[in-house]
Amino acid sequence: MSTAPMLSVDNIGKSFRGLRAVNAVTFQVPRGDIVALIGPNGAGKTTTFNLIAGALPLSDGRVMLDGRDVTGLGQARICREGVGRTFQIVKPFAGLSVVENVMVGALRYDGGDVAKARAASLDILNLLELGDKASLPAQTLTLPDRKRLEVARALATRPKLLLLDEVMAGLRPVECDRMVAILQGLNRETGLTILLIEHVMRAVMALSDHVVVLHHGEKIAEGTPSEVTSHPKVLECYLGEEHA
Ligand SMILES: Nc1ncnc2c1ncn2[C@@H]1O[C@H](COP(=O)(O)OP(=O)(O)OP(=O)(O)O)[C@@H](O)[C@H]1O
Repeated sequence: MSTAPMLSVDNIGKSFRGLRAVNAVTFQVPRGDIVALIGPNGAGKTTTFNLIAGALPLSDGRVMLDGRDVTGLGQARICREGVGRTFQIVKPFAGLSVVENVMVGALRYDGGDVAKARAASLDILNLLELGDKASLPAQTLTLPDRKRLEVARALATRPKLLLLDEVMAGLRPVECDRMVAILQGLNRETGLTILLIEHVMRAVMALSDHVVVLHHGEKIAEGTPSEVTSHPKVLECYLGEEHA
């Protein structure tokens, strides 16, 4: 097994017509760890995800996945290399059942074998505590269930690195704690490496081995959750008001 970090981003940057959305950002996600990417609105977090996932071409820098240079590979190729992701706005295929939504991704992995994809999808739904809702139409799910379905769909392609974009947003504390427990279980039992964008600090504190803080497209701090939440720059730019 490679000893390289699962993900290594080296001086990555992205400009949108003169706006520097991400500037010289460098960080690593060690294999099997949970790392959080935090920062105020517009800090460049989702753009960073898009650069890692190949959804946007990089303006500068390099992305290494599991020791392999994946810079410039497109989204489909990076997904095949082992990166799964969720999106901020959860949009299941409304006309499909819960399990069929997961099968859309699983079928690709299972080479079109429907029975195999269904069995694998049901296993994933059980991990996400959605097994009993497998046959329901996806559009009937509540927000917390839709959030977990979004994670299940991302897992369908068997990623080694899972990118989660604000999966706690809109959840009540009790549902947030449930999602935290599920993600901790996944990480512990399958060794899945997770990079998450999150504003809900309760979840960041409970889940993360390491936290990277962005502001105006630049990394302003990184460290353990307690290190970053007491970092003067992070308090000034992001957490100050909430903690005041
Ligand atoms: N496709 C685009 N074209 C032009 N500007 C963009 C594009 N995508 C993002 N931006 C700009 O880049 C900056 C970073 O945006 P980004 O969505 O990455 O921030 P974020 O940290 O994810 O914010 P939030 O917490 O609100 O989701 C913002 O100023 C945003 O308006």
